[in-house]
Amino acid sequence: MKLSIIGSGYVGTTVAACFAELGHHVVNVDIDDDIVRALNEGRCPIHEPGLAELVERHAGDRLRATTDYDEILDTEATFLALPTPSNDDGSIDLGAMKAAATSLGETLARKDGPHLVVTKSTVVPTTTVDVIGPRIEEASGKRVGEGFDIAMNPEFLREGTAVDDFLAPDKIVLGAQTDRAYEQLDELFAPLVERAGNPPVVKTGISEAEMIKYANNAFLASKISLANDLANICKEFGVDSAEVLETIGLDSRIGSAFLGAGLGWGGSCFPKDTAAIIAAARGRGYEPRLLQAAVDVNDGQPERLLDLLRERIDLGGKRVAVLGLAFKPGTDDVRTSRATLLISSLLDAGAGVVGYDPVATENMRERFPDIEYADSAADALAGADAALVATDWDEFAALDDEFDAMRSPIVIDGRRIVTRREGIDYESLV
Ligand SMILES: NC(=O)C1=CN([C@@H]2O[C@H](COP(=O)(O)OP(=O)(O)OC[C@H]3O[C@@H](n4cnc5c(N)ncnc54)[C@H](O)[C@@H]3O)[C@@H](O)[C@H]2O)C=CC1
Ligand SMILES: O=C(O)[C@H]1O[C@H](OP(=O)(O)OP(=O)(O)OC[C@H]2O[C@@H](n3ccc(=O)[nH]c3=O)[C@H](O)[C@@H]2O)[C@H](O)[C@@H](O)[C@@H]1O
Repeated sequence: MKLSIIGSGYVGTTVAACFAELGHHVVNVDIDDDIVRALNEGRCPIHEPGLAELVERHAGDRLRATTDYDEILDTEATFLALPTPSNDDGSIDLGAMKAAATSLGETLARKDGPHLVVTKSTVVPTTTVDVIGPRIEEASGKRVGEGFDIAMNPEFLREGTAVDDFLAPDKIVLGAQTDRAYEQLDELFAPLVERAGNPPVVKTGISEAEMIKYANNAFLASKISLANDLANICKEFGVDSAEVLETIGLDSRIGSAFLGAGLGWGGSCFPKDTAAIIAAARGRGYEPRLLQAAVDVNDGQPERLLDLLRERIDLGGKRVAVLGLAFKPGTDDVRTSRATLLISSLLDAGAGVVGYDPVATENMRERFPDIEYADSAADALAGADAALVATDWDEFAALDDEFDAMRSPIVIDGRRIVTRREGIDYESLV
């Protein structure tokens, strides 16, 4: 099939390259010239394992990029993979979605024949039907269900494993309203279903598909927060939280995934998606108390880490190494990473910060241009008064003699990744 994908960030680029790998012809539409140029030159605009190979393999052939919405006219379906960030009150900001829907509608006004529009972005229930569809109708002069169809296909990939997650999904969720839309979605996803060994394909309503995405993320985020709450209790009793959490994970009703206790969840999705669904629920008059508690526990973890440091040193004028800047290992994404919160608090307290990350330094430099960045963990530790571990990159597990070069070897580990050793004042958050 010929597809277009509006938005070529973490999701849009991954989905485009994977659909190309599956045999479809894909054009990515983005407003960012640099991204478009990179893709057309066969370069991957983001760090994502396995993605560069796919982009290189298909660029110029089954994968193209453009800033010109007119190229959508030659495609049968368009995915919307645009950002849906938070407003100040946590509610979802649909600015990019609305702008793209209007541009898409203006383009579709000139198309002969039907078109399928699929929301890939995470949006609160009823958005596709009540906001996206009507915008396209207004700009195109066509009617939903007649001139074009709308659908919702939530994405469950994780950054750092995006390609593998997309190509081997646990489930595929297809929300639509018309038989014609379901048929097109079936055709579109058939190569993926075959390659992935027939995962469950859930055909549902559009608003149900939207809610499934929030429920999925809310559950996983809450599971981590519950693990953190339990780990914090363990710490009060001097009980080994890893032992406890690993063991409860053996109960098949609980499962071991997402029980990793520590600094909590960051990234571009769990924080914004929990905030968005809480705000949306409040908007309808329901107070989601458990989800709010999950957010509160999460917000408290960085402060607990800093308290452990403050118990040891007065932060003013001290040099603190922050190991790990990405919101999780395997990605260069620093959006809402725990490190950003730690760095802000350290700077507020008058400390000097030297950050290190294997791949995320340049992205963090945009956020904090004035702190120091080291080229290795060893360089960050040299002369530091203390170190905070914010991301569980594997290489931090192997650190050993590097701690000897610290001015005072205080290591507070937010991810329980560093191996406790002689000669360092080590404490794990959990
Ligand atoms: N990052 C992730 O791991 C996942 C994200 N999602 C959801 O997918 C959506 C997209 O997320 P990301 O890919 O992370 O966002 P992103 O910020 O990485 O990429 C969005 C892209 O859209 C482009 N864009 C903005 N306005 C545009 C317009 N009017 N026309 C064309 N392009 C435009 C931007 O230039 C950017 O390249 C969000 O709703 C997010 O919640 C869902 C699952 C996983
Ligand atoms: O909607 C999204 O964007 C995506 O959000 C998450 O994916 P992602 O944010 O890329 O990464 P995760 O692996 O889920 O990690 C999120 C955060 O939780 C933290 N985490 C994860 C697992 C764990 O056990 N403990 C823990 O603290 C990570 O360090 C990270 O900060 C979901 O896992 C994806 O299914 C979803 O598609």
